[in-house]
Amino acid sequence: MSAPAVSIGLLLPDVLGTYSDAGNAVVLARRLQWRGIPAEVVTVTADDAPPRGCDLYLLGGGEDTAQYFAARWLARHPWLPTAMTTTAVTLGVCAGLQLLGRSMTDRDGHEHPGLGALDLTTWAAPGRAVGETLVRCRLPGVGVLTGFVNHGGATVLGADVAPLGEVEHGHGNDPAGTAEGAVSPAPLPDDVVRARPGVVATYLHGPVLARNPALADHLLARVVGHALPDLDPDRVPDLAALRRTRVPHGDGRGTGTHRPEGTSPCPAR
Ligand SMILES: NC(=O)CC[C@H](N)C(=O)O
Repeated sequence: MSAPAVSIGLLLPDVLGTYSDAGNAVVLARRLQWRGIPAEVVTVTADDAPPRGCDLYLLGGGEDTAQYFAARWLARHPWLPTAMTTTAVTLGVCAGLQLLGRSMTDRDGHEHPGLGALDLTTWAAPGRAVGETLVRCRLPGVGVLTGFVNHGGATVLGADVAPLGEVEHGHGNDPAGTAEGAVSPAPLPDDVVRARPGVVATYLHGPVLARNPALADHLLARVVGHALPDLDPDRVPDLAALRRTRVPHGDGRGTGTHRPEGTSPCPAR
């Protein structure tokens, strides 16, 4: 009898769909299938009844209005945030990071409740963080993450989460610090592949798992409970060459700019 497929719940791509974050689901499924592990992507739109029991859940980025809608939608299915944090592995990107936190305070000072799945809070920063970003990831074996950020929120982490990594170039959670993203539980156990359930959250788009397959494999290892074998090199693109094109100055200087609010070439709020 064949093993049941790993189910990847892609939540609200119709609402949280900036920068092709839904591509994270494709990356995860393909990297399993290339290793002979069956995988299925379960796409959950705002009109759908969310499925129970996915192994992985994904939330992408979106404008402020979209993310407040998504937070209210998730709150209407309270077992879902519980599953995302107590039985599954969850990846939240940008708006997905913010709404998994405790609260999000908008530019008018109005506080919107988050799901409380991550010990972090977000408020409107004075300017938007926009640009290519490099992050030295704290997760073992993942290395340096690259991604594109565009967000107006600034996030401060509480004691029950750890940063996903430290910014080497570009923008992190908060203009005042170098922390990027969040992981829970914190601290992670030494044997991190046993750390299922768990939440990994980041501001990085790309999609982040297309640009950083080592992060995809970290999430998958936690789902299947063991490290995954290396992929056939013929299957994978030349990542070093891709990184050189995506981190234009190769020396880590990157291209990030901190723009005053309202001047972003592509506002996502
Ligand atoms: N790119 C995003 O997901 C943006 C998240 C959020 N709306 C912000 O601007 O901070």
